[in-house]
Amino acid sequence: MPEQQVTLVGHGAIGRSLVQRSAALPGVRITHVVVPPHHRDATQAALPASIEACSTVPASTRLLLECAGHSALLEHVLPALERGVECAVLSVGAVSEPGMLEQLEAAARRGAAQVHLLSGAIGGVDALAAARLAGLDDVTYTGRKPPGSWSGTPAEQSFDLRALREPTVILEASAREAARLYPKNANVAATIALAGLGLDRTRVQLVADPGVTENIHEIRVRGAFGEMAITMRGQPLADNPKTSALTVLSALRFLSNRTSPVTL
Ligand SMILES: NC(=O)C1=CN([C@@H]2O[C@H](COP(=O)(O)OP(=O)(O)OC[C@H]3O[C@@H](n4cnc5c(N)ncnc54)[C@H](OP(=O)(O)O)[C@@H]3O)[C@@H](O)[C@H]2O)C=CC1
Ligand SMILES: O=C([O-])CC(=O)C(=O)O
Repeated sequence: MPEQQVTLVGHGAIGRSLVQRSAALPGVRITHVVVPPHHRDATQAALPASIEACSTVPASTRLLLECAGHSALLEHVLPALERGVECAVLSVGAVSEPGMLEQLEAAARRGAAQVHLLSGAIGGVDALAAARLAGLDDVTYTGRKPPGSWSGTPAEQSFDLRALREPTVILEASAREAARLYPKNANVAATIALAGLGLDRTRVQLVADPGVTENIHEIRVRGAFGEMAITMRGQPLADNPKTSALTVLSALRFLSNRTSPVTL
């Protein structure tokens, strides 16, 4: 199978870990990393010489993997799809923006390319998407993280996060609202919604919990297929505790499947 060359968009906690770990992935090579122009020189200095830092997606790109943030979908993913570049996306919550999902679909059609929405920090997306085919009654998602992981979010305006002594619900809303208000913390809410009952019918609870150190994701589903309950207790990335380490591994699995004769 030919080598799979990849352009990463984003060089934060996920991007850095991907660069490091993909070096051990046979058949996969990250060739470019797209970063904002003001980060280009510092990023190049931090990268191995075989990887080029750039501020636009190179014309040679055949596979793009986004791990930057919601704005990167408009800035890089949509134009790449239009040009026929296959894309994989971690900032799935960007589809909470009205019309974004339709734009992704239209761009992918025009470019005859596919966009893959990666499962990221959670599991069970395959089962949920399959269960949907027979009809779902109820899907709920609870995201629970230590108080510090909600810093820099709207929760800071309503709660003194450092003073919390009890688990505190910081948001109860639809998946669309959760993903829009918490773009760095509730991408998985959007993923579950897209796989299940949709952005407006999926109920989400976000909790700041001083009693936990992991990022905990609870998914409960009822439907014609039966019932499903999953709890993920994800270790956070040292570089960014908002992000679970499994997010990186889900991207690596995607890349690994591109070059494996048997995929799983
Ligand atoms: N699906 C899932 O399960 C998960 C998805 N995510 C998504 O992945 C994203 C990245 O996570 P993580 O690496 O931990 O975050 P970090 O904040 O550590 O890194 C994000 C990096 O991307 C850069 N960036 C922002 N916008 C753009 C852009 N338009 N083009 C290129 N680079 C850009 C940022 O630059 P600057 O600092 O200058 O803004 C920063 O360097 C999250 O924002 C979230 O959307 C994260 C966790 C789980
Ligand atoms: O990494 C996680 O635990 C989940 C996350 O941040 C997100 O859904 O945006």
